[in-house]
Amino acid sequence: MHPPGADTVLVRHGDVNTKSTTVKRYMLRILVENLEAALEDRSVSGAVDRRWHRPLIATDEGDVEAAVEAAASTFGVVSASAAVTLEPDREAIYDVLDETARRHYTGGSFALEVNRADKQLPYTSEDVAREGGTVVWEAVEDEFEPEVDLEDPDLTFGVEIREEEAFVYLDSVSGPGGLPLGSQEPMVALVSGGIDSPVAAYEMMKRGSPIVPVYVDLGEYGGIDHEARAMETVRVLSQYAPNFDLRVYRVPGGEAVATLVEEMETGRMLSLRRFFYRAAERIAEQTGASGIVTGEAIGQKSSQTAQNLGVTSRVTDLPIHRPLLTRDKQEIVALAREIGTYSDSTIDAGCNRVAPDRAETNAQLERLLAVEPDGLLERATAAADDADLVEP
Ligand SMILES: Nc1ncnc2c1ncn2[C@@H]1O[C@H](COP(=O)(O)OP(=O)(O)OP(=O)(O)O)[C@@H](O)[C@H]1O
Repeated sequence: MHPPGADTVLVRHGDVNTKSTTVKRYMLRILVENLEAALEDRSVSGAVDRRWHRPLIATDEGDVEAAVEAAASTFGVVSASAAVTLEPDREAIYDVLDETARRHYTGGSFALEVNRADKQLPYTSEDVAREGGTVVWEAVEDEFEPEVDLEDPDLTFGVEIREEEAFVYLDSVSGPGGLPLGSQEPMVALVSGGIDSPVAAYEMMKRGSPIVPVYVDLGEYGGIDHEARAMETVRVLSQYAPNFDLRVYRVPGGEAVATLVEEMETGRMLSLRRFFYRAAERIAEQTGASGIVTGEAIGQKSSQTAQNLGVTSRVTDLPIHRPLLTRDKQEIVALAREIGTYSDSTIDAGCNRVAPDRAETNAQLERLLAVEPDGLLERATAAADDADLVEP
């Protein structure tokens, strides 16, 4: 929903504001590039303009809602609104409020939210809120019984007044927040296509790190849809990153998994994790990534006890980031639904069971190394070198 004639998207960012001027300038430049890419990817016409420290998208009414959606799927953006641009003149603002109220008010409570950046103006935000509220009231009182509710209104009319222009808007669509993608170093994301790992990758992207997705092909243990599930979830993630390369490194792990199943019982899942991390480390070396991201959460599986995570992590010097470490499963599921990876993650992958009957929950490194197949880590490095790059 937008005011008649809306021609602009107001883009609000959050954490970028907390930065020093130099860092902010750097981050805003990346944000603008990402907004441009999001518009282009969706074939939405719009010109991104960075004025007054906050980007605006100039567009036309036909494209304005799509431009809001594009902005609201861009990391770093807290919210976006479709707005009409006008002179910073009270009468002009009231005319638009009048027209907007007649078009969109359908009863219930309303409020005006006024922000004024230019403190030199001869009127205050309160003046505009009071007078604008009266304009809205008078526009609709013949047909409805309007009510003002500043706490929890059914409809909010937004007015933002800057030095050279003013904006009137209705809705604010929430964005993901975080930092612009590309403002941090890349990370290798181990993506299995289950519910957790795509969410973990998304969380890293949200903090500005582009991901290098790595999927380990489990061969006959993977099941027919296992790979498809992983690829589909990365495809969903790639929609949040139109100007980044999210091709997936598919690492051939089938033989190593078969060896683990044949030769190892206790600790098998932990050695498999060590294989994953070592392969990820190799790809990080090749791509200049500065860490590894996994979907592990403490205590979620037997391989994810605090002790086991401590032991398996020692296979690499790179930091292993686990953004979901402290999350409950229900929270992770809710996030997966929100970002759009849930339905692909829950495709039945028909995997064959790799886990042994008795799970190791209290691994000791020496004990594990004593039973791990010889050369497993070298095989991980070689498998990473043999990985092919797959378009998700
Ligand atoms: N085949 C795989 N390829 C790449 N990474 C994997 C693979 N299997 C597991 N991982 C990584 O190891 C982590 C822990 O493995 P786990 O067995 O719990 O995964 P899962 O339950 O199959 O998937 P998810 O954790 O995504 O729900 C995953 O979150 C993921 O980061």
